[in-house]
Formats: sequence, C-alpha cells, structure tokens
Amino acid sequence: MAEASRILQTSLFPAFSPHLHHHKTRYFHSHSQSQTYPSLSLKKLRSVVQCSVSTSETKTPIQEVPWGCDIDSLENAEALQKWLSDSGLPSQKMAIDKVDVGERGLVALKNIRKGEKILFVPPSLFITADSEWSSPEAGKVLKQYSVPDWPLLATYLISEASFGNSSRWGNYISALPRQPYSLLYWTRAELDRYLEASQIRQRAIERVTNVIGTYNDLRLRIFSKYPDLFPEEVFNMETFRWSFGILFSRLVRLPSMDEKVALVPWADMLNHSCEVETFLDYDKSSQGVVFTTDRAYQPGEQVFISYGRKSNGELLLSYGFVPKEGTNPSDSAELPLSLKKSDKCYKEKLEALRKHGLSASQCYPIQITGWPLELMAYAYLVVSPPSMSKQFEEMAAAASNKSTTKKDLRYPEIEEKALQFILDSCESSISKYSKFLQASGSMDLDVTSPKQLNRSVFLKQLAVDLCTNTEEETAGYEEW
Ligand SMILES: C[S@@+](CC[C@H](N)C(=O)[O-])C[C@H]1O[C@@H](n2cnc3c(N)ncnc32)[C@H](O)[C@@H]1O
Repeated sequence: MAEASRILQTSLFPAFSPHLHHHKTRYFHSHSQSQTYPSLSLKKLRSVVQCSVSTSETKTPIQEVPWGCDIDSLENAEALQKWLSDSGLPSQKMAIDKVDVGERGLVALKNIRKGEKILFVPPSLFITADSEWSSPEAGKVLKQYSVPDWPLLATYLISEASFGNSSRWGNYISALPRQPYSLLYWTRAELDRYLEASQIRQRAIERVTNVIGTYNDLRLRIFSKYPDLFPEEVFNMETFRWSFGILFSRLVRLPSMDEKVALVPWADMLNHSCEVETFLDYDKSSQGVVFTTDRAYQPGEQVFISYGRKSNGELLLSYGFVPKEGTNPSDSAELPLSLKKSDKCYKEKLEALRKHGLSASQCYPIQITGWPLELMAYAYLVVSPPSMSKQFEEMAAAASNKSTTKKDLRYPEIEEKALQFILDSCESSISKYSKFLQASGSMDLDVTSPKQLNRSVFLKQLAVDLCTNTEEETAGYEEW
C-alpha cells in the first residue's frame, strides 16, 4: 500500500517545487492535474476517485493535497508517536495501531480499569488559534483582520502543512489523513443521489456552501492582497476542503478550558463508539487533555471515546461513517411537518407561525424515545378547526423552539387527529427512504473497510446504512 501511495503521489503531484519563504522553506505543488487516472485496483480506487467541493453537477478530477497519508498505513504513525514522546507526551497505556473500527486507532497496551483517567496531552501539544506560525507575518495578517477561530485554524493548518518538516507540526500533519472522510468530499450529484431521502443532504449542501464562501471571502479580503504570504498554489479550494475536513472530523471543544477549540494530536487518534459515554476534556489538576474510561480494556483491545450524543446523520456529515445498525441510542430523524394548503384557516395559521419565526413547513427531531413538545404543538395547529382560531397564537408560540417557556399544550378534543397527522407525516417520510432502498437493492457490505470498495458502492452503502438506521442532531465534539 505504501508503495502504491508513492506511485500515486508521484503521478498526481509530479512537481513539488521548493520555494524559499522567509527563514523557513515552504513546499507546494503545481496545480497541473492529469485528466486520466493510472490503472488501479479497486482497493486503491477509494483514495483516487475523489471529487471537488462543488455545488454544480460537474465532476472535477482528483486534486489530492500533497501532505498527510493513507490512514491504513502505520508508517507516519510511528514517526508521530516518536515525535510526541520527544515533545513531552508522557508514556501512555495505548499505542496507534490498525483496528477493525475506524481503520487506525488507539489500542490498549496494558490492562485499563473502568474509571481510570487516561491519555494526558499537555497544552504545549495543542494546536489552537494562538499557536505560533512558521510564517509569523501570515499569522499577523490574519489577526489584523480578526479572522474567527475556524477559518484561522483552517488557514494555519494549510500554512504549516506547506512548510513540511520545517514546521513544528510536520510529523503530526504527515500522519493526518490525506483525504478525511467527510461529506465535504461528496459532489452535489452524489449528495442528491445518495442522500435524496435524507434531511442531512440539505445540511451537507449548506456546509459545502459555507466552506466555499469562507474560502472565497478570505481570498478576496486577505489572500489576494498578500500573494507572497498566501500564494494560490498553497491556499486554494482543494487545500481548504482538506483543512476543513480535518477540523470537522478532529477539532475538539474543551469545556474546562473556557470552551477553547483545539486540535489535540494523539487524542485525535481515538475512534468513536456509541456504547461509551466518555468525552475528552482539559483536566485542570493534571493540566492536560484526558478522559475517564467508563469500561475496562484488556491489552490489544481498541479504546474508544464518544464524539458526543450525535445522530447517525451528524456522524456521517462530519466524520464520514454511520455506526452499526441499532447501536446509537442518540439517533433521531428529522420529521418535516406542513400546514395543509386546503385548510380554510391557512392564512391565519401561517400568520401566527410567522409571528414566532416559523413557516408553513417545519422540521422537528423525533427519537425512538419520543418527540419534542414543539412538534405536538405544531401538529395541533395544523389540525385545529376554525372554531379554535383563538388558540392559533398560543399553539404557534409553543411550536417555536425559541420560546423560553416550554408549554405542554393539551387539547383532548383534537389530540387523536394531531397524532394521526404525525403518523401520516412519518409514513410519507418513510416512503421516500423505502423508495431509495428498493432502488438500491439489498446491500450488506463492510463499510468499516472503505478502501476495499469502489467509491460509488461505498457511498451508496453509507446512504443505505443511514436509511436503515434513522438520523439527526445533538452535541459533543466541536461543531461549526
Ligand atoms: C478523530 S479521527 C479518529 C482517528 C482516525 N481513525 C485516524 O486514523 O486518523 C475521526 C475519524 O476516524 C474514523 N472513525 C472514528 N470512529 C469511527 C467509527 N466508529 N466507525 C468508523 N470510522 C470511525 C472516521 O474516519 C473519522 O472521520
């Protein structure tokens, strides 16, 4: 695999032009790309067949970033471990290894007890908005423009990556995935096709649009004014897609460090399990990032944390995976509800909704354990007869999740109708999933080894997994 990656790298990035920049050397590749791919086996197809962040239907051929690695290779991981211990990471009870879930992860070297505080990464190893730049002038410019944390960190990561091993983070960046798994890497056509039935499609489109908008804004306002500090060969849409993909899948918010956001090397090698309830945080007493295990591990077992109580759709959106069916208790689905156009009181109801910032169609999360009070209030409003017009306002207020006082409204005379309306709405949503599943045929592939699958089969399987589970929302790892 390492040999194949080398061949791939050289065929796709023929020109690594060393370029003198201040006191450090910055490396960047020319953006010439081959239109045809070298002949490759399916195993390699996953890393080769990529697509650009594009809201249009056109597919652009692959432009891989010239840094990072294939995460199924442990080559750069060994150098990372050595660099970490040379840089002050204390000896650990875990090591980076190949794993069944998540390809590469942290595996116990010794017995780990339930309730044990493990990991410990000191702040000197965190990448934050305050980290020192290899190009201090570039950092100064971004600070002058008061660039917020996320775009600042995305730019920082690219800048440091372009300095290769002369950056302090060279070993860390070399061990990052060259292509993070994230919906940022799906084309618009793929999102439309595979996530047709899912609410996560719209979120993914918004996220892609946001990343493109952020890059364009930085380019127009800052990069174009300082082309020597921010050359387009380095700071372009492809590298931003990579850096945002890294941030979405690895950035953590540290509640005990004033909610600081940080990339925490080593800690970001931990994979997620829906079966644990333990989160990374800064520990003030030991002054490092730690987590407390909520189960025991034996030597050789993969150690997991939780990325937060996220739905399957959210995990797919940021991390590019869907947990095994039925294992995610935080999973939920977005249910769209709408006023009926034929309703005699349509105008009055819409007016009441608008007053509370709502519209004729609203989405609410439903979970296996139930649904929010707001959803029931919206359903009451939809089914209420003209004789209840005096209550429209009250129902619309309760349907708004912005309302501070949550009201459990009850109208026994229309409760059955409201429940029937919710049921009908569920059935109509489910029918979209069923149509997609029927069209996809039955698939039961192992998506924990995405490299073994062809891209379209891989994406389709993720979409099928998402449909056969449910989906949507909650908190934990960092969100943008
Ligand atoms: C914070 S990183 C964890 C380390 C990562 N496996 C690596 O080798 O760099 C998050 C990424 O790990 C993978 N991952 C984490 N948990 C997973 C899981 N339960 N199933 C499949 N992939 C997972 C996904 O690719 C995700 O984007």
